[in-house]
Amino acid sequence: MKAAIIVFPGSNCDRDVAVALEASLGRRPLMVWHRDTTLPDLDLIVVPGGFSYGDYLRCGAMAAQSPVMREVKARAEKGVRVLGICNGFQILTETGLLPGALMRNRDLRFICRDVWLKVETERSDFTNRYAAGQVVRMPIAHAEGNFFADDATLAAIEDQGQVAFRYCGADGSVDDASNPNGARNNIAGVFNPGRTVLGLMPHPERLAEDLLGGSDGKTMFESLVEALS
Ligand SMILES: NC(=O)CC[C@H](N)C(=O)O
Repeated sequence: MKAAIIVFPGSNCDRDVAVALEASLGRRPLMVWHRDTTLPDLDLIVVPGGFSYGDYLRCGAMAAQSPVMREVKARAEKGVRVLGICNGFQILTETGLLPGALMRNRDLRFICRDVWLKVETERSDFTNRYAAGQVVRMPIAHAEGNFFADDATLAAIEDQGQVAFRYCGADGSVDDASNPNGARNNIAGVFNPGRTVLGLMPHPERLAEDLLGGSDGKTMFESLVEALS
């Protein structure tokens, strides 16, 4: 699997995801600066978390217009797998590769804590090592993670099986009490219709080895390596 990580001014999870990917892949991914306009042959592009361009305008809005994203979009349209984590998810919705938008959290505060997530499907290159219905733990750290889509878009997302993860309780219950940021239908992560692009607010790279307190996130990188190697 040939993987690259896009680096924007203000990215702060680029090296964390590089470490997590390397642990599963056995090879260092390529780091690509936002000004680059060409990409080598790739199987996976990661758009990492952070505060690209200082979160000016709104999270992800400026990064979506950066030179490299034109090429990322072109590759995604050719079927190259794209993973957007947190700010990366925001960038992918701003770019139009994923539906919906990420709004300010319901209580207007930055939230940094572990959450429980329900895996909606194992049928994707990002989730094949999980089981559908499995409850996993990952950290969130965001101010704008409140997933919104209008009624028609939300219905399409649900009908086409585009929900990847939902916020839930430790027992798997999906309700308001287990929704940290007000996301519609407790959505924490969505696919494009072909399930070749995934965006999620939680950070799999931050719980990707036991030394960090858990390894539920590592399963995503192992899924990708299994699918794309
Ligand atoms: N950890 C992140 O990627 C944070 C994303 C964004 N800066 C926010 O606060 O919502």
